[in-house]
Amino acid sequence: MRLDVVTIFPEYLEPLNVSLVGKARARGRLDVHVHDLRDWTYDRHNTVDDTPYGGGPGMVMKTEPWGDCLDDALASGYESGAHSPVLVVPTPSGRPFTQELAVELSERPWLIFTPARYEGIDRRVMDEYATRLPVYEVSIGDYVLAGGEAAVLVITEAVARLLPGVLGNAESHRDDSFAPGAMANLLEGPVYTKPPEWRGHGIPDVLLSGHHGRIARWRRDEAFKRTAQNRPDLIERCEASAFDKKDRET
Ligand SMILES: CC(C)N1CCN(Cc2ccc(Cn3ccc4ccc(-c5n[nH]c(N)c5C#N)cc43)cc2)CC1
Repeated sequence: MRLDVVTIFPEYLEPLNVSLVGKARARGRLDVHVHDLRDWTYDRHNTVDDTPYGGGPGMVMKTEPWGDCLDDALASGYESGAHSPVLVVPTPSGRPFTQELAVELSERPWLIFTPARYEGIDRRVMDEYATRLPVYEVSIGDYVLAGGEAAVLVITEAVARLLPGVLGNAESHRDDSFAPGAMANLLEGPVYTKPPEWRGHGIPDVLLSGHHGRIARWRRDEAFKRTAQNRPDLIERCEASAFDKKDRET
């Protein structure tokens, strides 16, 4: 997978050099190109923003630098043999970024991220590129950030861990929250490791029983309890629950 990121804060994307994403790059699973938008400005102040038409607070990111930079990023990617790019635009007004969308994006060969700042990017940029490629406008949550770079880190990590050969244990994302299957839409339950006793806290007996069936049921029950406690909205979306309906109503 090829990733292009266009930003006025290239240093913000340094974390893409470490940990899981860094390893995926080192293994050749990810080819990441970060572009400084200001390299596509030609005035002495490297201007990327201007006042909004219609008035109002804040500034809007100008069309020209984005257009020139995205055209070059596309040309460079195609030249390198990449194909079928999609534009991923982090924005507070975007569709929710979910595990389902992470899976969808992980199946694409080329993602071009456009994390903005200020009040966002002049709408004509997204309109222009929507004539040539899919544009995903996404939000990573119901809170307000100062720009889109943090969202790029979040989306990239969620997508990269789904790429073949990136996660150590191929099963690791099988039991993820929201991953399809028996645990779909359930939050993870508690996890434990050695030592067996720590400051008077032991380990649930079932986990030491070696009985895989009982362990699996215990884990699903705990996941269900945790989901009911922290995300009751997900309970209705679960497949057959660990408890039958009457248990849930008592
Ligand atoms: C009336 C007037 C005072 N209001 C002023 C706030 N406006 C909304 C507004 C708010 C913040 C920003 C800052 N910003 C610039 C680019 C950018 C990309 C992503 C995000 C972002 N925030 N939260 C998420 N989950 C995001 C994602 N993904 C935020 C971004 C841009 C725009 C609405 C108008």
